[in-house]
Amino acid sequence: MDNSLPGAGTDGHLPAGLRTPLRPDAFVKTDAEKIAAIAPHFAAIMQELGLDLTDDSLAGTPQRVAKMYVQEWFKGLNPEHRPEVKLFENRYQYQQLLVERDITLFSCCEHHFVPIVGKAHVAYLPAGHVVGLSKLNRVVQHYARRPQVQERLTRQISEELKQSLGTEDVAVLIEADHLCVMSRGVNDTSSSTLTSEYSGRFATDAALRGEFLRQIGK
Ligand SMILES: Nc1nc2c(ncn2[C@@H]2O[C@H](COP(=O)(O)OP(=O)(O)OP(=O)(O)O)[C@@H](O)[C@H]2O)c(=O)[nH]1
Ligand SMILES: [Zn+2]
Repeated sequence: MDNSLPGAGTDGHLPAGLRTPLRPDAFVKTDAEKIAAIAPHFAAIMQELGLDLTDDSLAGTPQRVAKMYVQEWFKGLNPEHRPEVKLFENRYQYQQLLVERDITLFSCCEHHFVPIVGKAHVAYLPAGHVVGLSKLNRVVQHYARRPQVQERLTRQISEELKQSLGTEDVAVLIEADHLCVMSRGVNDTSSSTLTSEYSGRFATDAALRGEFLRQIGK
């Protein structure tokens, strides 16, 4: 793995602008070492807030949060977790739109470190191969499980699908609620954010795009 490029360890296969910004030494420590290093930092935050870490309900929180960050919320930073996208030969010659809609999406706002919750819809036009359906969900989850902005997340999923499916004909649409908008700051609980990326025939064929949007109920 060439760690000399920013983000290359995780996203070396993506164009530079689409890589999650990472330090060159991002993968020197093991997950266990990262958890051990993060926990005291979170304990320091709690202490500064005035919380009593000897309370039996709070005592384990620094370790819990560190574990949650490394093994759950930010699992997708680790290149070892990049899903293998399994393809099958398209013997049945299915050449129409395939839509995987309403994929559960949990991510984390990289500006405030609070959740982004929503749904992703992805589609492609099969050529020589079809993809194992669950791999579409796995690709979404892999890129969601990082500190993110929705625009980069949308484009990372699109780029990964184009590369793994071997086709430009890919559409991605994400609709999500940002807790940083809902629960603080502007405190708007009714707005949501939609982002999309249309490539190949989805970019040039308005009828195809319309069919995709109709199938996801837009
Ligand atoms: N483009 C984009 N912006 C985001 C995303 N998630 C959060 N933001 C925004 O990032 C911005 C950060 O702005 P700042 O002014 O630095 O932060 P802030 O003072 O907390 O801003 P407010 O949320 O307006 O209170 C806010 O406008 C957020 O709504 C995202 O996925 N994409
Ligand atoms: Zn935010």
